[in-house]
Amino acid sequence: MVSLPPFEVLLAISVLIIIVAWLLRSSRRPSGLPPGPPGLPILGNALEISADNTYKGLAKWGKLYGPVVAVKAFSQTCIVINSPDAANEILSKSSATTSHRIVRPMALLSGWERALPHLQPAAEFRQHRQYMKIAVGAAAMMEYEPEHERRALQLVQKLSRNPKEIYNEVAFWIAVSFEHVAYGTDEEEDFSGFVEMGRHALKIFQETSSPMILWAVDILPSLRYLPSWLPGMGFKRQADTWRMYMRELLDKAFENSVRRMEAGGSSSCLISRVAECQPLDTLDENSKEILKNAALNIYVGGFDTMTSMVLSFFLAMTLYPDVQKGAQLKVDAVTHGLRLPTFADRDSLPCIDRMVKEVLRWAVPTTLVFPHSQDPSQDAIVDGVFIPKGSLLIVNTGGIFEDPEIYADPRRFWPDRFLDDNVLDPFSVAFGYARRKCIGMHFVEKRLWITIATALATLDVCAPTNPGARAPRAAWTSGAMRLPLSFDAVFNVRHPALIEG
Ligand code: HEM
Repeated sequence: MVSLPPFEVLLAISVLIIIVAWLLRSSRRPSGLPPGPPGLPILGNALEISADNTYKGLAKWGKLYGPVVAVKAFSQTCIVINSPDAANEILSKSSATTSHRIVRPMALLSGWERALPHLQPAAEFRQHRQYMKIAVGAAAMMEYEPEHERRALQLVQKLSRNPKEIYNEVAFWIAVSFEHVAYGTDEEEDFSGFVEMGRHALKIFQETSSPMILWAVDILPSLRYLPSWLPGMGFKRQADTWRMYMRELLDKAFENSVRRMEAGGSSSCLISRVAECQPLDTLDENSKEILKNAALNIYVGGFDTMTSMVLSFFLAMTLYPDVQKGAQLKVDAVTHGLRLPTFADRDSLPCIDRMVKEVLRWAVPTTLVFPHSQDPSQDAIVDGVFIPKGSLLIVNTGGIFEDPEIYADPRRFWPDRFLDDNVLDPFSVAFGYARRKCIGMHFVEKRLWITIATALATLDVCAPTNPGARAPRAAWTSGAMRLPLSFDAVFNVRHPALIEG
């Protein structure tokens, strides 16, 4: 006689069949989607996308299937946008329904649920952006010009004294700059430990939000309800540790800033500017929490991106000495080597604006726009493209910037391409779209402009010739956020009197 397997085994098999059937069904491509690569059952195209080839791989699909491509990763539909026009249609013109975010469960568990990139476009989102605007919006950045000028000089001084530490010098200089903008601290040393804590927070953000890192709970969100002592629940213990860390950092950095302000030792910053509008002790707890997150987001949004941009500028100078020489001549024609350039010279130095644009295009740190998502409650048809509800919307910035149909000879660092006004301005793509557009873009534009102008006026940046040096090459780390691979450079001071200030 054949005996039936025990009830528990039958139950487990039935559950497994239901899960596989559900996965197979949800991983199918809905009809009407834009074209895209076929993909495997359940996995979809998940295995074809990797950190090493993300934006280049997505660009290849763009060439094969058209400017808007649909791919699947498990049950998630992703609409990849490889053209600036399609990005405008989908993300700007239809922004009422395409400005949502899909937030990963691991990011929520780890203390990042109130970070601006994770907020849905509603009241808290608007208040958060409003706070950040007070510190880094266009008007704030006009007032901040003297501070940008002071910091630019500080960087060239540091590099001329300590050229071997280009990565550390640039990164620390940026970190301290954002600590100043957010919390009003002026120290050149990391006395409060914020720089290190902020870096660790950024690492947590990247580990929990990067599209290239998936935790078990991101694939099966209901795992979060199981107890942390079960095998395979390591993510829960990790998330608890990170959450406590984030809590401590948000509170500590804010309280330090308030203490300083009360003692009269704080420069103007986000916290002090908000306090000028409304005494902090009258803010309700919700607003205080939003303010704490806004301050930390200035650091998290700006640190890696700005470090990457400034390093890429120096890298370009070592690789394209003729471009450097040409721009130096133009700067010298305005300052005569007798003074540092200032923002008052901006109209006389359009070559620096072209250089800023080209650094952004040639070496954009964010090769993909942080993904938006289609409203989870409604499908849409935009410009003839069907977008199912809850789809991820990914603009392939890196692909657009290296598309030879948009930029001639795209791998060449060639600022004068922007002498032609018809060439696409990379600022219109690199900082994202509509109500989610990067809140730090005015900071970037000002800080890069004056840093480049000051460096050209004061330094000759050259490739190293000594045998042990790391030769500069146009190569960056992989992934959605990239930095130039380590390189060495030589900084020869052009006008010592200018640097001595
Ligand atoms: C070259 C440097 C930078 C680049 C290329 C860059 C790029 C971006 C992009 C592509 C987005 C997503 C926009 C979207 O969803 O449509 C973004 C969002 C954001 N950026 Fe930047 N960024 C840079 C620097 C900064 C700086 C300096 C700060 C802070 C001062 C900052 C803070 C933020 C924040 C908080 C968001 C989230 C906005 C939201 O979700 O509403 N970024 N950035």
